[in-house]
Amino acid sequence: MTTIAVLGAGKIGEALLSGLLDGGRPAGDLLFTEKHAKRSAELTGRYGVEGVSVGEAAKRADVLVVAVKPQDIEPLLDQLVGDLAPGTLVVSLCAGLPTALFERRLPAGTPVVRVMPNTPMLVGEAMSAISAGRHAGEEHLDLVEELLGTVGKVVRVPESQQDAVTALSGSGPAYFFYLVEAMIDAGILLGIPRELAGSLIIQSAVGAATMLAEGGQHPVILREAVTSPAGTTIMAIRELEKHGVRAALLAAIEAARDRSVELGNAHEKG
Ligand SMILES: NC(=O)C1=CN([C@@H]2O[C@H](COP(=O)(O)OP(=O)(O)OC[C@H]3O[C@@H](n4cnc5c(N)ncnc54)[C@H](OP(=O)(O)O)[C@@H]3O)[C@@H](O)[C@H]2O)C=CC1
Ligand SMILES: O=C(O)[C@@H]1CCC=N1
Repeated sequence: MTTIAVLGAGKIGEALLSGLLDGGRPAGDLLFTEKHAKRSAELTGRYGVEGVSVGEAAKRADVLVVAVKPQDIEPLLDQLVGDLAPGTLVVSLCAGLPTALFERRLPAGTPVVRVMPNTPMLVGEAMSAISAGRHAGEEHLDLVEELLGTVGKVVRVPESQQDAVTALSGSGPAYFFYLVEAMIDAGILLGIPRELAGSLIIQSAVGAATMLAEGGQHPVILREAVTSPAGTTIMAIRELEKHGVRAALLAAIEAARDRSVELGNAHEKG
């Protein structure tokens, strides 16, 4: 039995707990830590998982999953360092934070794996990218892969790519939600009731995502199949190009990558 403790059961920490339980992991194999007693009691009520202190999690768990905001990492590491059992695997979900930060602050030789997941973990459809730190071996990557494999897809990437991955798939669901939100507003503009506009757009998104995931065809081919000569779609595409939507996406994702780098650098200097 591998005991897994989620340190910081906020949005992504809770998504992981929920996904692991849905994936068949017994509640007794899981622990979490939260700052506030009310939130902790709520989570225990919802999932039947025990909430403990950071020190207790460090003593009892084989795997510690760090899911606090990058800005909250220093106090968490201070709480962890005295109680960490030798060989405990530390898995960081924190945007921007390099494995070297954990290695510097935790006992010598602590294996660390950096992961960038995303919130579709809640429905078993996460995209997680994992990278080994200096003391993490194949067995640690295998364990993390197995763990996250129950809540979605997992790829291994060099740590040097993690900031870009964060900008693409870590933040990625937000871009799709933003697009859906804007398309629903367009329905309102055209006089369609909000509920109907929502159904039309969400099912179109599900259908398009399924074609992308299962059809094996390039997105350009799929888009061309929708775009009839002198038809409706090409009129919309012309407006998207005119308004620089492609360039906006390139710039947006580059800005997200830069912010991930910046979050890591803040701790390198601090
Ligand atoms: N949300 C997302 O889509 C993704 C997030 N991530 C990463 O996951 C991490 C968490 O993000 P997210 O879930 O959105 O953030 P949240 O703020 O929702 O969750 C963090 C939780 O940790 C709690 N916390 C902070 N410090 C401690 C501590 N010392 N002990 C116990 N609990 C603590 C916070 O409590 P309080 O609020 O009271 O401070 C909060 O409930 C970040 O590093 C982020 O970069 C990665 C991929 C996707
Ligand atoms: O916005 C953020 O910083 C986090 C990391 C990736 C997704 N959410």
